[in-house]
Amino acid sequence: MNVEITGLTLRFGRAQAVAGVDLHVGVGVFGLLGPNGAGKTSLLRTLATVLHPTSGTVRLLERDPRSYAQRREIRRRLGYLPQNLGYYPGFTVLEFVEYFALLKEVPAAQVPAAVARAVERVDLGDRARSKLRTLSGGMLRRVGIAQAIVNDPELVLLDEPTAGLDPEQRIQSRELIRSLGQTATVLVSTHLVEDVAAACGEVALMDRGKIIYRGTPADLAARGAAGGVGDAAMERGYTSVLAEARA
Ligand SMILES: Nc1ncnc2c1ncn2[C@@H]1O[C@H](COP(=O)(O)OP(=O)(O)OP(=O)(O)O)[C@@H](O)[C@H]1O
Repeated sequence: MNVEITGLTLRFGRAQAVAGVDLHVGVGVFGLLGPNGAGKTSLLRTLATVLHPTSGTVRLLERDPRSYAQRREIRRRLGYLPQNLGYYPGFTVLEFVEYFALLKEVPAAQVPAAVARAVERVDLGDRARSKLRTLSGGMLRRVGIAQAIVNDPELVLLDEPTAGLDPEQRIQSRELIRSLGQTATVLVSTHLVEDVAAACGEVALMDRGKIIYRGTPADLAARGAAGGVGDAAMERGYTSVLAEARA
């Protein structure tokens, strides 16, 4: 199992962002759904080793992120697209993705090919030499995905990867996510239920820091038959599971 979490809690002062999560995930695409403030980003940041759990145990890629040496090894093998990715506006797409390749300690001789491949995979080959300040919001999101995958990661954490993408690009990004999921564990946080239906083999629904549902997208959609609210089956499943958990 690439992700093994037991009894995870995460507090920010009095706020409990994650309130006791157990999660074991292997290779494939795993969707994280849930309302604003449910704790999805906090969970992903913990998996990215940028937040330390308040309590509970986390094992990633068979390693313990509390140990410096093992954390470093996890970070080499990890790809993370944060919700808000900071960037240097004067960098070109290639320079930016190369910078992450170096941070992730991709061997120097492999960097140019790895960068070119990542940029091609997000369909930005024709903007490779453009400065980031000249790109659209959707293009910047794709640059963010490129930096996440430049090291061929075994664990990929994507926080709202398709936010701001046009329909064509969303379809392409879902294809990319599915292809990453053939060899890696890919966790995707999203508000777009169509993305989950199209790209994820499994899905979890979070609410108030807890995982209240885990199953296949088809199972979640089927849960809507009993009377959730929404236009699509998956939306009805989502609202029905939430209402049940809150009753
Ligand atoms: N750095 C922080 N300091 C204080 N509280 C925080 C911090 N980060 C998150 N929180 C709180 O933790 C809870 C979970 O937030 P989180 O961002 O993980 O939710 P989310 O499910 O990703 O939401 P969204 O869908 O809006 O992105 C919220 O109540 C939020 O206010």
